[in-house]
Amino acid sequence: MDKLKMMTVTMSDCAGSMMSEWKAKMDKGGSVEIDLSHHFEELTADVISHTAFGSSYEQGKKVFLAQRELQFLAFSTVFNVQIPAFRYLPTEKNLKIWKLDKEVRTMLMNIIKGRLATKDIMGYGNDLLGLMLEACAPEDRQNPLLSMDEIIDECKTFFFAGHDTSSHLLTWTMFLLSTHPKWQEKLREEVLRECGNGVPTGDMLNKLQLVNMFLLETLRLYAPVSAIQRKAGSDLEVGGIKVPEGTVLTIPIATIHRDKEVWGEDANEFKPMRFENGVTRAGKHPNALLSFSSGPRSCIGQNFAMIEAKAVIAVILQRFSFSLSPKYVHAPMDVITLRPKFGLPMVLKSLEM
Ligand code: HEM
Repeated sequence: MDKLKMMTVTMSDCAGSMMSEWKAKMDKGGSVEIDLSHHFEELTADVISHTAFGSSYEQGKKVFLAQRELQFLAFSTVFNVQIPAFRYLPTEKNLKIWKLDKEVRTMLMNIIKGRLATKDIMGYGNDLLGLMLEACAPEDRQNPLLSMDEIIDECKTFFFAGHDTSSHLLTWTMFLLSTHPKWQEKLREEVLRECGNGVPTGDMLNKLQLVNMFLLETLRLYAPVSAIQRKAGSDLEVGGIKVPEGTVLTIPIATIHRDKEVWGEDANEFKPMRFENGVTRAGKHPNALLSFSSGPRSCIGQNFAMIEAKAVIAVILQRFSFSLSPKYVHAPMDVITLRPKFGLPMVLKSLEM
């Protein structure tokens, strides 16, 4: 948690740079229209490249763009009939996937090699990659716990898992704040009370209870990951249905999150106060909120994601009021993660005199 608090400074710095960009675009009346979903994708890629790789945004951005293209390509075949041998055939799509994958691996390998080359002077680094290298490549180099390929795979997971999901959480939070202006006011009051006008610290962010509830309700109604899968490790029974070992089960998070039996008659309504007594008491089951999954393979980045979201939302509320642009079209689209198909155009107005 201490390391996370230190990372809050990086998060706030990245958010601060984005705000300066917005300010620079404002007209004479102090307002500007911006597609927030696009800006948040850049912001969270920026945050994860600094906190995970400590690398410059330019290096990280290249990995991010190639990785995003890979994600779209991979998802485009998900609903096709799956014939195992197909992924080994040199089809046009597979050739593109292989080329992109090679590019991502080479870029990540260069970042890692750079880190290893300077480790005697600068150490492995105080970021997620540095911590991983330190843990996995001991001094004697005889028995590293992870191979280069495995470290690259872990980096890819961090990059993918750590920026897309977080950017969609920010996007849907801003959507709900703009469509619930009274909540926007309440949250701004809380932020100004706990953080003032300065850069919010980790301790200040931990005091933002209303912001926390608002984020949890956003995660319920617009869970960035809308379904996950698990393979049955043995024969079992679920809700009276026999499931043989090896069966792949899909857990429909989005459906469970709007189930009236779990959340009550108001399941489809936006009500952050349902989280007033904590996450485990909000629904009829203590694990009803599944946005970060549950159990041993649940999200390891959930505290990171929540503090990042609080830092960014707090900085925005301190400086801007905002309302949805008339151009906005409500079309949530599920491409591995849930995003607004046509972006989130928002009109922002500076609160500074
Ligand atoms: C709002 C933001 C986020 C959401 C909604 C989210 C959601 C999830 C979910 C649902 C899983 C389980 C996937 C499965 O079981 O198939 C997961 C796993 C994971 N997440 Fe996140 N995540 C978020 C942010 C992050 C961040 C910021 C990081 C890293 C800094 C991260 C790293 C990971 C990793 C490494 C796993 C795999 C854990 C394992 O397999 O043991 N996530 N996430």
